[in-house]
Amino acid sequence: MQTSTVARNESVKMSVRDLNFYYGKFHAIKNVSLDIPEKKVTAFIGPSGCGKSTLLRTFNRMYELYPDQRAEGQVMMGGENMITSKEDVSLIRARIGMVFQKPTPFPMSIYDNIAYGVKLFESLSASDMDERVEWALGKAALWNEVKDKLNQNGASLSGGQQQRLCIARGIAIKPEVLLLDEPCSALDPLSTAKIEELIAELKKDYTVVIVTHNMQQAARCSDYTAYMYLGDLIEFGATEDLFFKPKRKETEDYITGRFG
Ligand SMILES: Nc1ncnc2c1ncn2[C@@H]1O[C@H](COP(=O)(O)OP(=O)(O)OP(=O)(O)O)[C@@H](O)[C@H]1O
Repeated sequence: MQTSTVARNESVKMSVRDLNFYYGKFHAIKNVSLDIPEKKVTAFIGPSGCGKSTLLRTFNRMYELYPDQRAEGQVMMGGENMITSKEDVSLIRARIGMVFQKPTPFPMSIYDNIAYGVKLFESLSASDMDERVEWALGKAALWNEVKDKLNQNGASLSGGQQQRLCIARGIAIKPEVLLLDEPCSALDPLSTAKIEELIAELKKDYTVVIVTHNMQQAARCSDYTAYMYLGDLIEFGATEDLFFKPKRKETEDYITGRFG
């Protein structure tokens, strides 16, 4: 099913058109078209296996690490198709950052977890780097908890703190878009609430796309929601409309719990 969608009255950050994705012969994303609005939170929801993570991973070419996976179509950003762009893929991933389901701090100090990525793209003086590290940890609402132990290993933090460290690491290189792949699924409710608050803050500066299993989380955190099923984009729209006035019966059945 092809659903071409345009966000109303919003600047569009990323324009996805006729996107298809294949794992070998398996067609996992089918002709998806949607606009990702700028400086808003867009959530991808749908039952397990519907292609939410796959769609997210196409945006910054995560699939390129695997030889039998391929994408066709357009993910347009700044006039360029991210799928076919000749730009170094690490630069694409610097523009379109990603945070994974399980917190994945690097095996190094809290400070270096942030500085490591920054060093790949910018040569900052020591004091500017200190400032950047503090800025990123502050944005990720972690600074107050770690400012006295920046030399400790990132793995010494709690799961929720580790995930905020990963978000800080992502924003330290000042991406344009931040992709969050079920960022709370390994976290307790308190840490989840902190990350949700953080997402609301992040959209002031960044375009955020989040995959979530949790419909309440999508309803709480996102401005726009895309409902997917078996690789098709079934419905996309303002979160309130999708949850309270869904246009398609399939969406209504899913959000009311009659299905999935
Ligand atoms: N590495 C892979 N090789 C082959 N098929 C895959 C691979 N990864 C995912 N798939 C298949 O692609 C489809 C979409 O998977 P994907 O992980 O994107 O779904 P999802 O909606 O994110 O699911 P979940 O909510 O369970 O994480 C599924 O049918 C899945 O089995």
